[in-house]
Amino acid sequence: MGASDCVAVINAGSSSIKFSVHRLPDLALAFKGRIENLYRGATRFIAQDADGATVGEHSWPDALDHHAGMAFLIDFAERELEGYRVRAVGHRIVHGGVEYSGPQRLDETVLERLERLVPLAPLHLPHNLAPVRALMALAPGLMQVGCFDTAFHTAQPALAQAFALPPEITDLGIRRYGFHGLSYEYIAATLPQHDPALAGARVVAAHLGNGASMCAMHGGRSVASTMGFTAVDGLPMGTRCGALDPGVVIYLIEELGMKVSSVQRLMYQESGLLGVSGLSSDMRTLEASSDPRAQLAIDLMVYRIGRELGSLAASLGGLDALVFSGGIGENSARLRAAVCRDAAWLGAELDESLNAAPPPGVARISAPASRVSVWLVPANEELMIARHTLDLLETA
Ligand SMILES: Nc1ncnc2c1ncn2[C@@H]1O[C@H](COP(=O)(O)OP(=O)(O)O)[C@@H](O)[C@H]1O
Ligand SMILES: CC(=O)OP(=O)(O)O
Ligand SMILES: [Mg+2]
Repeated sequence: MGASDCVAVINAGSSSIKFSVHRLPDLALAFKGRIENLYRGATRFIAQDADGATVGEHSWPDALDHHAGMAFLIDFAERELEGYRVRAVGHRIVHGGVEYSGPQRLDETVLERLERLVPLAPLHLPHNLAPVRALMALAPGLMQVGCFDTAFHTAQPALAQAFALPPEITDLGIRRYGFHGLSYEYIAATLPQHDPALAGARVVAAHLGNGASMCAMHGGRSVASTMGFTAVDGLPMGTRCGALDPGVVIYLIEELGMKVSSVQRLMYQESGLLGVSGLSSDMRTLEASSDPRAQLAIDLMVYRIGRELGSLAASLGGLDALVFSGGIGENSARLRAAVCRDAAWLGAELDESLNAAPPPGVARISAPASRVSVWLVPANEELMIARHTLDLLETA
């Protein structure tokens, strides 16, 4: 039997690297896996075939960084991909700046341009670009495609993208971009398959992982998002502070004498769930803790989600559906319950038993009479990347 053609996908997030391999021509999943818990505690790796059977598993006593995680994955893939012919590799690239508003074939020139955007996504871009470089060296002829988190949000109205800054600053590309666009694009494409009435609806989706954001979508197009110029804006996250009065940054530097690099570390790596609780950036650890600081960190995240939900619903002029996705959104019934309690005024009412034990896959978890339907959509940035990569492969 000949080798089967496939597309491989790499999604390097801030605390995880996910990957998947899809058969051509229909992008059926061959296998997928993830390395999680990078930088904190014990790093784990698991890979599964399309039926969910484990095809690889490993854990390390200490935390791995992206570099070590990627080296392990390349080694694993080399063995596991025997019998496959990789036609193209699709990558999640968090920031595309003003230049890239759609999937892009990656070459040296594009890579150099993207490297200039590193300051706009310091926690992500170096780790998105490193595997591209590594594969370029390993397999120079291999087609590689960048799929940008920012691309989906280029549909937003100009007002939603604007800061109230003078035009000479805006013209430098200093504006709101929004992130997690591949996740939202997948949600926008998937929801109508489960409820056709939602195709033209006003939807707020919350992608709550280690990085967390929310997006208002109307008719499947991005209208507004909580993340802005960088992925530190909006909600409090695992280790990021989210929206912060810019005056705080000036105060930290001018009055407390903090170095810019320390402020950056504070905002990206030492705040959010980790900073407030003093314990962990992992929602599982906080939910299992009886420490009041853990509760405070969770409460603050729930409170901010509630405030942003009101704001995003205002941007849509109402709300028809609320979607939870990402590691926290998919797995924390407690957080979903708290968010929906605060959102009762908007007409969202959960079915408590469905919320506590949702069926696998996409699930509607609201009470039948809920005016706003509430959904759980497992994040699948990888499938979106595979689709975009295939599109470029077919037109290459
Ligand atoms: N069972 C669970 N209960 C609560 N939170 C969970 C659970 N499983 C995972 N999480 C949360 O999901 C986060 C990871 O989300 P994920 O979307 O996979 O990360 P990334 O943003 O790196 O892609 C973890 O840090 C953890 O806080
Ligand atoms: C943009 C972003 O925050 O991504 P992640 O959730 O992977 O950290
Ligand atoms: Mg993520």
